[in-house]
Amino acid sequence: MIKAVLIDIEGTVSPIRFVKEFLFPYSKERIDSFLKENASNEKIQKIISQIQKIEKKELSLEEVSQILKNWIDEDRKIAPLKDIQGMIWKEGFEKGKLKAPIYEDAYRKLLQWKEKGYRLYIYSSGSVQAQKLFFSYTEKGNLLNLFSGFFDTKTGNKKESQSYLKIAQQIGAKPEEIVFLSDNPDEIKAAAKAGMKVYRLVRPEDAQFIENFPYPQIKSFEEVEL
Ligand SMILES: CSCCC(=O)C(=O)COP(=O)(O)O
Ligand SMILES: [Mg+2]
Repeated sequence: MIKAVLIDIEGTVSPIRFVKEFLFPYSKERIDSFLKENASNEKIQKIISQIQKIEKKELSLEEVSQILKNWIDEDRKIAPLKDIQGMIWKEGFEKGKLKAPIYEDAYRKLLQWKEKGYRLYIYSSGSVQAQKLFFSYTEKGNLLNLFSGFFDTKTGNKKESQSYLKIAQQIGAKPEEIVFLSDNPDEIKAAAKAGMKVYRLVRPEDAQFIENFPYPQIKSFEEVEL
């Protein structure tokens, strides 16, 4: 019996276009000034030392800024980048400059599943802080209360089955009692390997059906059977 639905954000509940054309450019444009304005902030200090550890050398603020901008261009799903992006997006969401689009079918089904008593969780590469902001400021209003919990890559890499076992444990359900929805084929394979029921979302504007993919591929949340 299914108890919970675990859901990816980009390419699943929301178009990739919003992340690539709005969220990423917004963080890239603000990174220089944000770092300068907040250089003494404890969280920023921690992010800088994480980057220095990754790069294995001392870095000036300008170098840190350039590395972060390169990582945005390369779409690196890496904790220090995701953490600072979350801090920058906070300003954008709170000032009303960013508003998250939610696919109509996803919105309908999330409400329906919640109403029926299924627990809903998010698992995204975006930091938990960013995920909470995202769902607090959507075009459908504040959806934060729909969710029972949020997971990011601090729980583990989204392409490794171990991460899904950890999430199941934290949710307090068996993997086979959880449905995972994502557009990413490697994430789908990892969740299935952990024992979760999976569906790969193929949003026409974002992705294509993969021939002989061993798991169900769907265009909309309407096709999910719990
Ligand atoms: C509010 S989450 C921002 C999206 C993001 O930073 C990202 O990398 C999306 O990855 P996902 O795992 O949701 O596909
Ligand atoms: Mg995704």
